[in-house]
Amino acid sequence: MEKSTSQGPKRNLSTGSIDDQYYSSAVEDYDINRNNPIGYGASAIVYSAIYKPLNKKVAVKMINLDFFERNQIDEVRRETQLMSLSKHPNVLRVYGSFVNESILYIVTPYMSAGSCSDIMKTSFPDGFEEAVIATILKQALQGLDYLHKAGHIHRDVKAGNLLVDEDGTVSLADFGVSSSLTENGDRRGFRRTFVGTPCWMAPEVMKHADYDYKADIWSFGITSIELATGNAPFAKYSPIKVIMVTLSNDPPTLDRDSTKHKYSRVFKEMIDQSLQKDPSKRLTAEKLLNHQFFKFAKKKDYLVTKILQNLLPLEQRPHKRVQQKPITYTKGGDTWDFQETDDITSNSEIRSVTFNMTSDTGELPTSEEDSNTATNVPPKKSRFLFVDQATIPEPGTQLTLSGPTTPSDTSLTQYPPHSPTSPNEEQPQQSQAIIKGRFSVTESDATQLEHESHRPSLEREQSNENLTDKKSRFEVHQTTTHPAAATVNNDSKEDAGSADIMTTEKPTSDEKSTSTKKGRFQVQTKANSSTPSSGIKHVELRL
Ligand SMILES: Nc1ncnc2c1ncn2[C@@H]1O[C@H](COP(=O)(O)OP(=O)(O)OP(=O)(O)O)[C@@H](O)[C@H]1O
Repeated sequence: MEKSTSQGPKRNLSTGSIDDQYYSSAVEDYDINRNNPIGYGASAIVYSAIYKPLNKKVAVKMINLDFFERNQIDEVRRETQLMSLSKHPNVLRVYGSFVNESILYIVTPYMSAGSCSDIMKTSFPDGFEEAVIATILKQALQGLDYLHKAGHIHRDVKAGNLLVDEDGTVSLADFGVSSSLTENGDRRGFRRTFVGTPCWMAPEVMKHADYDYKADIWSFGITSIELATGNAPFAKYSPIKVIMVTLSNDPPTLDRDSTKHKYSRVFKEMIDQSLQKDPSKRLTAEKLLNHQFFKFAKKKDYLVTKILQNLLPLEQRPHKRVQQKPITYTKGGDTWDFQETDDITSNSEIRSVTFNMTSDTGELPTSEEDSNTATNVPPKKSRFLFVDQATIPEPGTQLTLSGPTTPSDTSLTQYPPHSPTSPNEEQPQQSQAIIKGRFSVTESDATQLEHESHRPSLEREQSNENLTDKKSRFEVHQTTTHPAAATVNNDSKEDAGSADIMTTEKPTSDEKSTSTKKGRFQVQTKANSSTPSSGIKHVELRL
């Protein structure tokens, strides 16, 4: 990555193909079509442009570096260099990259059909037919095989990163960049952020276990389902729910009875082999390429006749700026943060909900572990049992909190009533339906505190109208039967007692399922000293 210079580039007199030409680091050399973006990523806007010295159409991805940390930018520099060295027909070339006035420009070939996700959204909302999928996936797998053999993990395989050119070539895009750009904080691996949804994320990545190139094979399997149905499994769920379901349920599979197109058993089998929860059971890209399914793959011009012919030009397609959710894993804190933001490129308000998974075994952490991680985790935490409301009866009306009147897809209820002397006594009542873990919530804004005479309750609702697709609300009710610390920070002690919490995430419009997360905690509330009953600076829920 070079610093932009208006002096003009030093021209490379290489006699190689046009793609091997030197691409300038002077922004003036690019006639960028800023009126018509061709795509939005979580942290980038992509435009078409004419590279004037060669009169060649290219794509320019622009990323505002003001929102990233120094070490992230260094990482991008490294990754972009790596990408520019990757030369394989199915891995998107990077012609060059440079920084100009805090904007990182990444210049790549213009892939005139856009991404597979884009093609599906505009023309094939229910997915592609099988031979088309085989033709796309075979090329993608060849690109992955190349990267893996070169020792790289792509880390972001999804239909949105499979770009298609006018001749039917499919290239893996975004190798390394999005993950490195969003890698937050310490480069030694203490903190890792993903932007987007975790739908494509392998379970071992979610569990922050060591992972390797096999994580890409899981994502590849998810992408296969995406190409067959138009969406990744669980695409409508909130990030926290995607993680819950992925870790607790059997791997997703292709439901051949519910798809618009007819798919073979062989296709389903290939998907199932990619979506093994145990990475060692997943095939390598090389072995997967020998799978019978890829015998259905055709030459790349098959894509031209089957899917590219009547596509609107990229610039004329409606492109929505997607609301993406940065998800951060903090090593040591065993924490995933899910942040919601309405516009990543502006300094928008960010709300975060942090979901703490327990150890790989799914066991509840000990109190000691909790105190060890307390410094790393956001202010609220509690243990919970995730249960499905249909399988675990509610323990009693006391714990079935009257809460939000809006329908909910997920709620968190403390259960059973708190008993601080035996913090580990809660056990799954029906083992298979339960995931154990800890739950953390971070709120940085003021929340509403309500006091009732015998049963103080705290209710807070995210009401930022900018957060269009997900809202959450939770309440804490204190009971008087068990001791706990509930402190208002104006130096006056409030009633002690155990607390019940219910978090409700407002569902996306067409999501109806319900699940409940249960746990126990003590509650400590710290209120704004001047207005103790109306403004809470933060709330701590501790074991
Ligand atoms: N070289 C390209 N040619 C044509 N279209 C492109 C090109 N690069 C990106 N796009 C379009 O722009 C969209 C956004 O690309 P970008 O790589 O920024 O984001 P993403 O991969 O979808 O998201 P994220 O960065 O969150 O992984 C792509 O989905 C694709 O439709």
